[in-house]
Amino acid sequence: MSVPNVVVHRDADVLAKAVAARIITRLVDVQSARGSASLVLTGGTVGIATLAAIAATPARDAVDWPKLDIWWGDERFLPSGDPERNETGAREALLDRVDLDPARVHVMRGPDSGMSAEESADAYAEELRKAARPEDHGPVPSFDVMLLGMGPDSHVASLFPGNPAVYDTRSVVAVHGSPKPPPVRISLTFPTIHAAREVWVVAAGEEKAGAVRLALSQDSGQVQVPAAGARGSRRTLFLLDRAAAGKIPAGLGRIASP
Ligand SMILES: O=C1O[C@H](COP(=O)(O)O)[C@@H](O)[C@H](O)[C@H]1O
Repeated sequence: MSVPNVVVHRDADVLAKAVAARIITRLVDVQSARGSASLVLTGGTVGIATLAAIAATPARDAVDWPKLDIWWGDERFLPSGDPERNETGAREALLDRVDLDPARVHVMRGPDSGMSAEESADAYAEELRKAARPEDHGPVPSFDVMLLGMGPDSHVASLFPGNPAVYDTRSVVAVHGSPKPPPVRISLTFPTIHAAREVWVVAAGEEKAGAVRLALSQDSGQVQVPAAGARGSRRTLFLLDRAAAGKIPAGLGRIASP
């Protein structure tokens, strides 16, 4: 797994625009090399603001949208169209504004599908398994970029400190008893996160500063500090605003937008 690099931007607005620019560049690079690319989305404030920033920039036209696979790191187990679903926010901010292939938008299904949370998690695991290629050497694709928001409690995706989901070795899991509403969610697990080539943790705001410090500490474990387990196989970035970076040791973060 890769050692995290930290990049600090002036505020949440600049952060979202800078992450949007990074995503576009990365997708264009991967598509130039391989034809298609994969992006794992997150919910949350910076995650959705980043998608809106992609939609707002003319550079979005550089991406070959029909050749992009969209996945989610987690989803709140709520019916389609519910405003609290990560999918709903992503569709409004970006997905409904670009020319994606609907078959490549891989949604985690909610209760309106008739499935239980466990069945939905199993269905997503199966979709991932089918998308995995021999060169991925495992049951999930080696995603090109996985975006992960982070809560003040250091949760990433829907992996909350001490929840049984943090121990799970399947690729996708149903999460019960989430301390942040709603209580039932679907989440990728650590083995799936670690299979991503690049993991980018995005966080803004003073309330995240303690969790960021813990996530970057070598003394933290992913059971109690899930963001400490947010690591990609080739690259890990912590993309922060100044407030979220306020408690990291001096010299760790590179100030990109003073
Ligand atoms: O519930 C969730 O929260 C996190 C972080 O959200 P934020 O609003 O504090 O930025 C998010 O990354 C995750 O996808 C989502 O389901």
